[in-house]
Amino acid sequence: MTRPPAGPPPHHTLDGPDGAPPLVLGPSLGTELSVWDPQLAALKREFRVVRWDLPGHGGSPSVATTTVPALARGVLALADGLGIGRFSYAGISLGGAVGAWLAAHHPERIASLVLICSSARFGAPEAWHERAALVRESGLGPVADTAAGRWFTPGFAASPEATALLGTLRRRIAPAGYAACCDALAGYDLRGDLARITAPTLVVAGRTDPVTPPPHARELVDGIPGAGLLELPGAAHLANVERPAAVQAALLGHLAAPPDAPEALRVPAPHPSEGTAP
Ligand SMILES: O=C(O)CC1=CCC(=O)O1
Repeated sequence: MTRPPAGPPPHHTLDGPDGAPPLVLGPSLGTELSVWDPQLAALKREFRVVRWDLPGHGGSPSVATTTVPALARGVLALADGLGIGRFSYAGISLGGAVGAWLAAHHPERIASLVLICSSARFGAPEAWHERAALVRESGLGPVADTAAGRWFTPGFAASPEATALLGTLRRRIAPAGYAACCDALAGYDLRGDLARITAPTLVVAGRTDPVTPPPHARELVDGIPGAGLLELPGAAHLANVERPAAVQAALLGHLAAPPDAPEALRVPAPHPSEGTAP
């Protein structure tokens, strides 16, 4: 099989002080880099934050097809272009898969890792091939019609945050790019490589996530040496949107002070405006 070229580096944004420790944030299928908005204000106080867009999502051009390794090579090209060697990485779902692949295949680049509602294998490849075919044929309407039930708990699905993200999926994501990302999910299986990950890793799961339910998180934790698990009640697939303070606290706690972090990377107590995380 020919491997898709990495293509140009993805569209990205930069926030936080130049010279702060770099943190790269990867989004989930059907969302733009703004999915990280709930955590951005806090993260950019401590990190140089690089957020990137999937193909056909946000500002990244569509591709005909892709793979997780190709997406990961795009992230490395982005980091190279920004002069970033070693970085921390946090990703949601497919964005997490990209980070896990990088940590397994380029461990020298990943200082610390957070995988949110992600997996070593996102279920049967056939389901992703079917979704890709549906979107190529009918656009994103059918997928958007059912997204609320995957992304959010019933009590949150009508919130302004949920409504905005669902509107983005329906109106702004390019079907071709979305389908290409489904191809990437179909071809992804990192189960045999998890033990290669050396970065301190935290795995975050939404307790009622129907896409990557808690057993997916436990498989990651069991396979990645020394990984920790945080399971959040009151969250489905987009746990960082539904439980923003809890995910923010987890990110700051883990990324700032992984077990092998030098003292210079350790972060002081939360900013007073953040309140206490639940
Ligand atoms: O199925 C969805 O809509 C959510 C999702 C699956 C993989 C991913 O990145 O997001």
